Amino acid sequence: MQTITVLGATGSIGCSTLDVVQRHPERFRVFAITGNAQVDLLMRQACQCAPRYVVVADEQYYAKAVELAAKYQVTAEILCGAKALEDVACAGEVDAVMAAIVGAAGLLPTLSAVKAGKKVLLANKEALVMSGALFIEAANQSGADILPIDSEHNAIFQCLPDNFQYGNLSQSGISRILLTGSGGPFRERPLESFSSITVDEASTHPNWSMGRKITIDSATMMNKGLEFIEACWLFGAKAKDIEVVIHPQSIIHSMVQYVDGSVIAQMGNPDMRTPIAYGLAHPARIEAGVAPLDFADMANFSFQPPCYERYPNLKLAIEACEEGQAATTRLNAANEVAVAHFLDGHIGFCDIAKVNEETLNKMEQVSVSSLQQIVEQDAIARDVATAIIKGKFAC
Ligand SMILES: NC(=O)C1=CN([C@@H]2O[C@H](COP(=O)(O)OP(=O)(O)OC[C@H]3O[C@@H](n4cnc5c(N)ncnc54)[C@H](OP(=O)(O)O)[C@@H]3O)[C@@H](O)[C@H]2O)C=CC1
Ligand SMILES: CC(=O)[C@@H](O)[C@H](O)COP(=O)(O)O
Ligand SMILES: [Mn+2]
Repeated sequence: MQTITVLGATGSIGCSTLDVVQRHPERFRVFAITGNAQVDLLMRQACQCAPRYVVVADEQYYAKAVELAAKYQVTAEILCGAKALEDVACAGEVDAVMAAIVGAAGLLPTLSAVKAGKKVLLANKEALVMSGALFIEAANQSGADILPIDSEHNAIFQCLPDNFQYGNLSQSGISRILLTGSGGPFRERPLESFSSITVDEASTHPNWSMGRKITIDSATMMNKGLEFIEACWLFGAKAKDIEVVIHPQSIIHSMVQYVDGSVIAQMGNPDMRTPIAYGLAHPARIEAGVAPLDFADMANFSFQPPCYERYPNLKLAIEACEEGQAATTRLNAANEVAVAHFLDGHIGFCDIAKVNEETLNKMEQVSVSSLQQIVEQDAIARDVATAIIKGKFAC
């Protein structure tokens, strides 16, 4: 029996995780679930999975949460705030932590689980983008097992030799990691019409159903940029070892090419319950509720290189990856600010990459080595990005 904390239970990954967990009551028990604003959903989840603790991240929702807990007869203890998130991630009773809070908000609770030596199911890619070196160092020290949940990294993990993690790519006969991406909803849209892209259009992914922020990141391909950085940390790769390939159908979730010419791919329907089930049960395989692939019905299987004019954010992320940890932290922060302003209707779709680039250009190069410096760079970049948006768009 594995005891699990689900950070970000009310989100897209969180809900899929609880779905898989509830299919296997003999294997998994829920210790804690956490949410932020969706307290009604959080309490209904608590009714279903009967955790010991329910954490509401934002203290302003605590009173409402307590009221709802009484209404739904939730027996769990209700906690709130940043420290409670970290506490339920590192508690002694916990075996595994699903890290599925979106954005930089997930950094400290995820690191708490890593430092406590938990099995960490890593969906929160932003945590690794911000703190990669520290994160991997902490995992090495504590013995935490990091299982990639992001579909591409989970695919790569499955295609690598057994026990490869943090190994040496070339010594293992690996010539390249092929990181696939759908290209998002605007892969074929004329570039001249990009300035009129609406929030609704950008919020409709061709293949995956996901949270709002990652869906916009997929449309700009910043998601692939963040994943490029994530892959470097997870698999000890350099930028030259990774090639981004657009595969519009999202059936191949990524591939590993070996020196003998073999390419090993992981395939499946685009449903996150597959990598989640893989991570939860590893090294066993369990049923996840995902329909099998129907090859007879697969009309098209295509590939193309990404075009940086269409996806400037992808180029920014690869350059930041080569520059270092301060640049990737700043880019991630600027992007979170820009995407939030796009979703609120303050800036246009093309402005997201412009704000990101201008933020990076406005900040002097520094090197970061501590968590405090990372948190500082994140905060400064948010201020710079916000000032750029306020100056340009007067919102
Ligand atoms: N969705 C997907 O298919 C995939 C997602 N990922 C990654 O997984 C992570 C989660 O994505 P996704 O599930 O789509 O996101 P969602 O937006 O659907 O869910 C985000 C979760 O984080 C919580 N949350 C939001 N803000 C805060 C905060 N300030 N403090 C604490 N908790 C907070 C939300 O709570 P509430 O809803 O209650 O406000 C919710 O539980 C992201 O890092 C994403 O990149 C990776 C691969 C695929
Ligand atoms: C499901 C998942 O892992 C997402 O990160 C997905 O990859 C997004 O699709 P894109 O390939 O369009 O970014
Ligand atoms: Mn992904």
